Amino acid sequence: MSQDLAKRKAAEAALRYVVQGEMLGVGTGSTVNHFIDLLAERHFDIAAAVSSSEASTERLRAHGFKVIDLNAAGPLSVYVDGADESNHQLQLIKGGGAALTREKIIAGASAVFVCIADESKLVDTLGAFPLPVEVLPMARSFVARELVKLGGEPVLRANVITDNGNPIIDVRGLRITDPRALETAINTIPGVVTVGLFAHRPADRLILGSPSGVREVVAR
Ligand SMILES: O=C[C@H](O)[C@H](O)[C@H](O)COP(=O)(O)O
Repeated sequence: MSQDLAKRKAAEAALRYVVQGEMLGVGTGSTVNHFIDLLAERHFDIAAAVSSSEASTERLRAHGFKVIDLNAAGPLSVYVDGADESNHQLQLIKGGGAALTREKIIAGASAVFVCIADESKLVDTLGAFPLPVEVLPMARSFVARELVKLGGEPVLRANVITDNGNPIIDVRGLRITDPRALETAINTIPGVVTVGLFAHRPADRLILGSPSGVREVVAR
């Protein structure tokens, strides 16, 4: 419950980045769900949202927000999304909710990526949270073997297919000391759609909530 309150506080603090009348990139997850609900509760007047998942699209539309395709939106000024882990450089692990591919695309298309999370998500070294990798179905076993060569323990995520129709492999046992190198290494395995490591495109702001308040972390 207190973790949920922390998420809501982080979401609330991100509202100050929203520009009324403009388009807004909106991510996925329980923290973002608070953000979407707050946008509605506080009567924010955005032109439209670009959403990173079917779940967020449904929630936005249920509140009466217009949701458009990224192709119709062009570059976005702000993207608000959660994370499973962040290091002090604001490099992230994302994809616990299986939305990593669309999230990485929208983050790449946005000028400012505001990450919202509860304070437990800030770590010194990424990797305690299993690293999600979305793969094409026919490449599942091959990619898993390649991930073992990189030092990980791949586990197919049970009963999950992404919005893009692909399975996810969660990689345990990694201590990610060079996130950019690992992101590149996994990206170059044939069959990988997206790795949930956001190192080449980290967040620009990290808002961490706790039951008693929020703090904003600047990249070291
Ligand atoms: O695929 C899901 C996303 O990367 C989420 O932003 C991430 O899992 C954090 O989710 P939550 O806000 O529920 O902790």
